[in-house]
Amino acid sequence: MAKPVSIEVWNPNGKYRVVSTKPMPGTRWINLLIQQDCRVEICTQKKTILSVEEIIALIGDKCDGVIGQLTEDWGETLFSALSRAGGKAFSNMAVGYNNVDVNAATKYGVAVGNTPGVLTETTAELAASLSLSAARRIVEADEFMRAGLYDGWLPHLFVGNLLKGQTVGVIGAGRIGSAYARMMVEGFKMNLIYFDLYQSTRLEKFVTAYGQFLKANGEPPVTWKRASTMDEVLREADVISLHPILDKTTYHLVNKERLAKMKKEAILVNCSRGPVVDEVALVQHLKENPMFRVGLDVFEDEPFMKPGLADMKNAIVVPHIASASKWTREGMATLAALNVLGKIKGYPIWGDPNRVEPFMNEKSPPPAACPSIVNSKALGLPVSKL
Ligand SMILES: NC(=O)C1=CN([C@@H]2O[C@H](COP(=O)(O)OP(=O)(O)OC[C@H]3O[C@@H](n4cnc5c(N)ncnc54)[C@H](O)[C@@H]3O)[C@@H](O)[C@H]2O)C=CC1
Ligand SMILES: O=C(O)C(=O)CO
Repeated sequence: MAKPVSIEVWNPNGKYRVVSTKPMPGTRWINLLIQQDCRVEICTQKKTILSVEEIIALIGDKCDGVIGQLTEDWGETLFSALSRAGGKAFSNMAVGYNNVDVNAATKYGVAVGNTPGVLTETTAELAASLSLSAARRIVEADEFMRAGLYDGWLPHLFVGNLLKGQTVGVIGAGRIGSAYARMMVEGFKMNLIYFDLYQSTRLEKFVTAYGQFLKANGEPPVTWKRASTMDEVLREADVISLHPILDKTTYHLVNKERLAKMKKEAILVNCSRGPVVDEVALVQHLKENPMFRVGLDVFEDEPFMKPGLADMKNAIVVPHIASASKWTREGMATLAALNVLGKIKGYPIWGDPNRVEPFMNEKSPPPAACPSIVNSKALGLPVSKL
């Protein structure tokens, strides 16, 4: 049995008990729960990743809903514990939910929430930052400067890649992948090639219109192409950014064979999930191809890196911070709390999880709906008419 975990309690006399496995940014999410008669318990344990046993201790005998984190293993054991405690709602404070066994949750009648929409631009901006940092070798140059090695301008010093006119490749052109593509096309006048299971008509129209605008202004137009295979993107693109969900179809999507298909001086960015890339194969590829560069926000065995990665000068590594802007993190906390609250109150499901702005307006109460429940159909939950 795990030791009792330390908690902070808000509104102790609230009717519904909602547990958050971590303190989350902002206070709006707490206030929204309190206003609707929730007792909010926040785990303040000084431990980054809680074990299943620790979460079971937090759930206790009576718990109406839990807000959890992407680092936690939400499977059969936790959903059965939550169900025994009378809980019917769980939300990840994340858009990705590969840490959640949704079928197990459905079996126990627990709704699973996620937080789409508020992290699209923030995450795309980090992918763009990593693309630029890799292209222009910013981290290496910063280290060189701080080490006192700079003794004057040189024609060959930290020469990198020009993005303008090159091709950006996007694998997984959903919300974040499309936002990233638009940034790179519009910001740096790159041509686009993308691969997704579905056509992204909005993205294609955007690039077409921007190309026409450039042409009308006497500049070469940008172009787009929807690739019929992922390998086509790998062969043709100069910068490739990965934005699919993680599931069994995308596990090790980028492996040794696929790395070999990429250009020798290509840049690979991963802000999706670590296991989308075979990190051992990547380290080997970085060693053999010093002009190939990567920007990684996520890792196969987080929080660890595979041996050798940290020594590679042609790799930029940051600790899963792609969604880390204040507005986004507060928005994620709000959406996660509203998913749990909405299910407790019996609210219907918001019709379009990509259009979550009404939940973000601090000046008016949020709609009486759950912003995004991924197993709503399986649970037969009604859709909001708002
Ligand atoms: N590093 C970070 O902090 C963050 C990471 N993420 C990750 O990004 C992922 C994507 O987020 P969104 O864009 O909001 O989701 P989304 O659902 O809008 O986009 C995912 C896209 O991947 C495509 N896809 C699925 N399987 C594929 C396959 N086998 N090959 C190619 N494309 C495939 C889908 O068709 C979809 O268009 C999340 O699931 C999460 O894992 C999201 C936010 C922050
Ligand atoms: O939302 C997600 O899926 C993340 O990875 C963290 O923002």
